[in-house]
Amino acid sequence: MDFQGNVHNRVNQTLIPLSSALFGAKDVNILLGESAEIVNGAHREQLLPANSKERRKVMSDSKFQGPWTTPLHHAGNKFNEVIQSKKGGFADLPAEKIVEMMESNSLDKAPTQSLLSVVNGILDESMERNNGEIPYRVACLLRKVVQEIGLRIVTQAEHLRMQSGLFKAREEKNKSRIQVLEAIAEAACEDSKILTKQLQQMKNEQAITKEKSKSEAQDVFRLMKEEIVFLKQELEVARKTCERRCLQMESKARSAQNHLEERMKEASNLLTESKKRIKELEMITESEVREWNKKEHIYHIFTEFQLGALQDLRLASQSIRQEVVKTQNIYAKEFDHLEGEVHALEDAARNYYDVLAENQKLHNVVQDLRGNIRVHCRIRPFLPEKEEKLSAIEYMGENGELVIINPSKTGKEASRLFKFNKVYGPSSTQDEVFSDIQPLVQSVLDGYNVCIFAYGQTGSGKTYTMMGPYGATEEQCGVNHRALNDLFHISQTRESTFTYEIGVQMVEIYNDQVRDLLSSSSSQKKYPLLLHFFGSRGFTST
Ligand SMILES: Nc1ncnc2c1ncn2[C@@H]1O[C@H](COP(=O)(O)OP(=O)(O)OP(=O)(O)O)[C@@H](O)[C@H]1O
Repeated sequence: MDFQGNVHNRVNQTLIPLSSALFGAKDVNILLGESAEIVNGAHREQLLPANSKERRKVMSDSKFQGPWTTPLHHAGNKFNEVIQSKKGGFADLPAEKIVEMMESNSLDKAPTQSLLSVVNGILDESMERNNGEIPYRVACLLRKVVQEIGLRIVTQAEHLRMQSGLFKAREEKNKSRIQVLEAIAEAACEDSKILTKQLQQMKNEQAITKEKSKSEAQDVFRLMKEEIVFLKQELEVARKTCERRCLQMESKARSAQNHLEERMKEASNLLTESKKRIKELEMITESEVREWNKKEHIYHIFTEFQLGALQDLRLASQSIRQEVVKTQNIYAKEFDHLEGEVHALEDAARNYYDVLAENQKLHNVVQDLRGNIRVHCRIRPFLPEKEEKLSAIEYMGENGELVIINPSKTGKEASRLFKFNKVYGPSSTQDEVFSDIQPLVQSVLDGYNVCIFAYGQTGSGKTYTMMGPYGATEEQCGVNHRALNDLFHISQTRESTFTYEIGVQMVEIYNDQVRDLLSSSSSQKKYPLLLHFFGSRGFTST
C-alpha cells in the first residue's frame, strides 16, 4: 500500500508542474487571447484579458474590425450618425456633413464596416447614376475613406508580422517546455523503473520470507510432533507408574483391610475379655466393699480409741506448753547473756582484723628482711640413663654454701665456693622447693610485686622445677601449679574482706624474642619487645 501511495504521489508531483506549464500561467491566456483576436474574431470577447484597461488597449490597437465586431458606440459615433441620418445619396450630402465625416478623428474611430459601406454606397451610387460621375467632394470622401482603409491594412499587416514573430517566440518557448516535460517524463519513467525494481526486490524478499516462515512452520510442526511423541511417552510412563501405584495401593488397602479385620477380631476378643474382667472386678469390688465395711467398723472403734488418746494428749500438751514457757524464759535470759558475749566477740573480731593487718605487714617485713632478691640453687639428680655418675658437688652447706670441684684442675683452682640464699640437694622434693617460695604468694595478695624465675643451662631442670614432669601427679607439680593453687585458696579465704581479680599471662623469652604462649593466633604470638639484658640463655618465668 505504501509503495503504491508513493508511486501515486511521485506521478502527481511530476504532473502538477506539467499542467501548470500548460494551463496555469497567465501569459498563456494572454497568448491565446491575442492569437484568437487574429485567427478567429468570434472568440475575441472570451479570450481577451479580464482586466478592462488591457482589453480597452487591445481593442483600440486593433483598427481592423469586421462586421461581426460588437458595435462600439463610443468610437466613430459622429460618422455613423451622419451615415444613418443621411437621406438620399452621398451626392446629396451637404458640404458641412462631408467635412465633418472627413475629420481624421471621425474616420479614425469609425468601424471598418462603416467605411466599406461608405465606399460601396458611393460606388453603387455612381453605377446607378447614368453619367457615372462622382461629385468632387464625394470623391474626396472616398479617397479619404480608401486611404483610411489602406492605412488600416498596412497597420494590420505590421500587426500580423509582429504576431507571427510572437508566435515563433512562443513556439520556441513551447518547444523548450516540451523538452522539459519530456525530461520530466523520462525522469518519471526512470523513477517508475526504479520503483518497479524495488517492487520486484520486495516481492523476492517477500517470497524468501514466505519460504523462511514455511520452513519455520515446518520446524515448529516437527518439534511439536517430537514434543507430542515425548509427551505421549511420558504419559505412558506416568500411566504405568500410576497403574503400579494403584496396584500397590490396592495391595496396601487389602493388607490394611486384613490388618483391620485382625484388629477387629482382637478388639472383639479384648471386649469379651474386658467384659469378663468387669465381671471379675465387680465381684472383687463387692468383696472389697465388704472388706471396707469391716474396716470402717474397725476404724470407727479405732477412732474412738484415738479420741480418748487425743484427750490424753491435749492434757499432756498443756503441761508441755507450760514447760515451754518456762524454757523460753530461761532461753531469754541465756540470749541476753549470749548477746553480751557476741558483743565481746565482735570487739575481738575487730581486733582480729587489726591483728591480721599487722600480721600481713610483719610477714612482708620478714620477706623484705630475707632479701628482695633471693637466689636458690637446686641440684638435679643424675638422670637414670647416665652411666658415668661423677658428681661435681664437693660440699653443700645448710646456709647456702656450695663447693664445686673441677677434676681437670689442681690446688686452689680445683674447687670453687658459691654462696646462695638456699641450696637444694638432688633428693629435694617439689614441695620442699615450694615451701620457701610460698610466703611470696601471700605477699602478692597483699599487693607486692613478686617475680620467680628459673635460670640454668639446657637440661638443668628449670621446667621440672617450675612445671613438674610430663603428666605430673599432685606431689610432682611444680612451682607454677602450687603458686596458683595458693593464690586461689588465699583469695577465697579472704573473700569476705577482699575482692581479687586474677589474670594469667604466659610468655616465653627465647633468642631475644618474647612470645605469648596463651595466644591462639600465630600473628599475635610475637611481642614487639626485645630483651637484651637476659642474654641468650633460655629460661622459664612465672
Ligand atoms: N629434680 C629433678 N628430679 C628428677 N628429674 C629431674 C629433676 N630435674 C630435672 N629432671 C629431669 O631432667 C631432664 C631435664 O630437665 P628439664 O627439661 O626440666 O630441663 P630444662 O632446664 O627445662 O631444659 P631446657 O632448658 O632445655 O628446657 C628431664 O628429663 C627432667 O625430668
